[in-house]
Amino acid sequence: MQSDTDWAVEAVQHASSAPDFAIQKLLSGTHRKLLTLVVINDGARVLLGLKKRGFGAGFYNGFGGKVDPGETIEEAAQRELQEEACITAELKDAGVLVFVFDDQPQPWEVHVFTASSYVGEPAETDEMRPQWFTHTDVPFDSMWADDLIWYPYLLRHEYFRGVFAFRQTTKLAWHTMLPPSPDS
Ligand SMILES: Nc1ncnc2c1[nH]c(=O)n2[C@H]1C[C@H](O)[C@@H](COP(=O)(O)OP(=O)(O)OP(=O)(O)O)O1
Repeated sequence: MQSDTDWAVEAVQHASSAPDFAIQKLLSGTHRKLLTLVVINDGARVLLGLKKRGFGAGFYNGFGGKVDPGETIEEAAQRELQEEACITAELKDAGVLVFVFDDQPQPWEVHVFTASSYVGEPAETDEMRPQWFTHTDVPFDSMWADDLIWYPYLLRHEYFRGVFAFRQTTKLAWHTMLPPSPDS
């Protein structure tokens, strides 16, 4: 799978309320940092992990990280799921999130996957402490601010694409959600 998010550029160009930094950074064509995120969803509960160190420490999130050189996005998602939660799963594309920051030059492109089942037993690792949450009890107060916006799509099994502008790395300043592309 290749990264293909020109829709994000169009989305900020057509949104009159998009912050200038988001428009400029997405239009500049700067190479995007590719990341993955996997949320196991058994139909009633999601498996999240409490991030123990590094970027986003203290937040609950799915399992994922940066795509390494030479890896496909799905290979990276599988590797991070194994490294962070000690499981493997048949992954399904769930959506794409583009993050643009006023204080970082490079936009991020996060490819989100779900799986309804998995192989192995979720276990705590150096990076994450896995925990199940029912769909009605997802701990949004202890998650990234954008999660509250796109989790409903994920829980409805509805493919999503979103662009999120952050100030000072973590403060959500603006967002837009787009309809699925015709081929998704
Ligand atoms: N805003 C927001 N919402 C939801 N999810 C995320 C964000 N920002 C994020 O970074 N993420 C996700 C995307 C990734 O799954 C992780 C961050 O990956 P990170 O731990 O930095 O990547 P690793 O490759 O594991 O890093 P190292 O620890 O190996 O350096 O959070």
